[in-house]
Amino acid sequence: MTDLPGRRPPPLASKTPSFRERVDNLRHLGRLLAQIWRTSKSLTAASFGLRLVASLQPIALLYVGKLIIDEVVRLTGSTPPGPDFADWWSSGALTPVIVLLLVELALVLASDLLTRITGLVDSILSELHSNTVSVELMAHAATLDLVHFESAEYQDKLERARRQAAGRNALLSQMFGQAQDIITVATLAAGLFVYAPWLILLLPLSFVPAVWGEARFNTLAYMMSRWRTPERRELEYIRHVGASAETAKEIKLFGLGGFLIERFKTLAQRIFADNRRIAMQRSFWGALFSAISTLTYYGAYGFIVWRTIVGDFSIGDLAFLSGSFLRLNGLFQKLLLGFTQIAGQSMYLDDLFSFFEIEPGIVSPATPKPFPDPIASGIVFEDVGFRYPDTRTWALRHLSFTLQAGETLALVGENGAGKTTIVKLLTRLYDPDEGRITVDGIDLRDFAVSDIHAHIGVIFQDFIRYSLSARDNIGVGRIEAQQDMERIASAAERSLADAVIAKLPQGYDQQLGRLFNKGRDLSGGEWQKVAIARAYMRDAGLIILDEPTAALDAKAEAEVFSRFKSLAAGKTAVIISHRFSTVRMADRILVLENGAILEAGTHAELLALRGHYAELFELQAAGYR
Ligand SMILES: Nc1ncnc2c1ncn2[C@@H]1O[C@H](COP(=O)(O)OP(=O)(O)OP(=O)(O)O)[C@@H](O)[C@H]1O
Repeated sequence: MTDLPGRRPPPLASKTPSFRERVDNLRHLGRLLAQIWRTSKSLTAASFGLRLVASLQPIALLYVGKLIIDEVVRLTGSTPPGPDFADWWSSGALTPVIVLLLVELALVLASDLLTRITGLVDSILSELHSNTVSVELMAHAATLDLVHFESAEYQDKLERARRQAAGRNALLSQMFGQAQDIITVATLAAGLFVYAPWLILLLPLSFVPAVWGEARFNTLAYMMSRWRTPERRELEYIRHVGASAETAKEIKLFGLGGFLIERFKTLAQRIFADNRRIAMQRSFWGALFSAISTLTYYGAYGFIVWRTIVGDFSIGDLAFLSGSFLRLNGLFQKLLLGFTQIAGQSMYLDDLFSFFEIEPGIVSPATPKPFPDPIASGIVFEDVGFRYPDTRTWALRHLSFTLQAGETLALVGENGAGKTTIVKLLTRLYDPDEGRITVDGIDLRDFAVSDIHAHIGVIFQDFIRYSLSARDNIGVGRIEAQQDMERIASAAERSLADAVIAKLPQGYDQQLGRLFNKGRDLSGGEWQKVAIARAYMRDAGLIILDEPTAALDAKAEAEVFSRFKSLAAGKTAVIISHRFSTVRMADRILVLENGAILEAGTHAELLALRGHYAELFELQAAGYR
């Protein structure tokens, strides 16, 4: 297995984003905040408010602690009012210290309560936000072109964005927590500054190395995750192929289980090795930097102890200062690490928001023309040329033909001749690179895209087998009429799906597919009849069936088509098929080869021509003799 993708060297540190790029990424935080605010204004405000109150708690707690110690020291130095607690109590000497203890208790209880409520608010907000992002992601993906979904690069982007939709929840609490810590740091630093300004100067020594290390490893981890996206997608793919209902038959019969497992292991091992390397480096440097920080703290602590011994500070001051320094040191570190983590996370946010920045290329004009209903003269391909993105060969070139209104046109040709591509252009899933396509003389690009789709009923050869009820499987053909049972039943009758559904234990309510409990799978031909019903759900002036009958038996195919012909009377239709029994029913046939028209005419004309069509027809007919 030497040709596995991903045999690339790991990312170099020099290729990691520059400081400027990282700062640039921070702008995504604003977008994220706006998104969170959109999700729930009241919860966002509650989270901020609660944190503001909580941020003042540490300094208050330390200061009350200092007052308690000073009071205790004062009391131990004073003359006792008597030998018992009752004497102390009645003298009132204990009142100040008891009040202080109660204040401290209240502060601790309040702080615990605040932390829990904030955690609750954050977790609810996170979940809501994750839903908001998923919905916005799906909504945006729905606006994108087919080309986006057919390109590996966009698939990678989508995959990364999808991971971010669910994965950035911690960031929300972190950002809010950061704001809380900033206020706490400011209050603690002010306190420390009043007593011993020079102690503040010592602080950076203890946290700067740790922060630098963390920033570096965050970036590396991000680069690794980004760079491994194709492999991760492949892993997901192998996992899916190896264990899903659709693939089980073939995997078993070809005995592919072992092959897939090996491939999975190789890929997983490579990703694991990278991650382990970064994790080990991170642990080593983390331990070293943490030791530096501890040393600094003890240096400062020793100095405060000395100043207390010589009488510059009271015992309460000692507790307050060492406590403040310890908290500040921890908080500063947390704050800066938080910043680097947030900066790190904002790189991931770039994945999310850059997906939102992908603009669809196939858009409706500002003032679209109404799609002709019914089509009066026909659809014309004028010297159309088309190349799939990033390919050199033309899928179609110099293609000119007319599809007369009311005509049934069949497209035939060998695999890869360009038949499906014509349908993709006709439905504006792609735009031609050369020439143009007109409907009643109007360029396809002058219609609203949704209007084109509303007037065309199309079923592709790789139609979807929705794991939904039979009713919904047909209803999705015209989503506005999803509840219209009469319309669904009539579409099913036209496509012959009604007989299939009549056999199901729960009729139209039967869950189809094997994905969910009580789901019933259908045969290939039965699925096809259900899919064809979707095309009949639309009052489309143009119906396109791209190899719709490949899985139907000969009798069913003849039936489906004679019905199609009678129903399509007056409607324009395009049929793609490899079966000549189907093709011969068309009014006219285009024979395609390498993206160009080789022959055109009726079945009889093409046979008389004794060309490629006649040859293919003879070949197939001979097979039946
Ligand atoms: N998404 C794509 N990206 C790049 N090339 C493509 C893509 N889809 C199709 N092609 C290429 O374009 C050409 C025409 O393909 P098309 O699917 O139109 O053939 P077809 O006549 O419908 O074939 P079949 O009978 O096998 O369905 C082929 O050479 C194919 O390999």
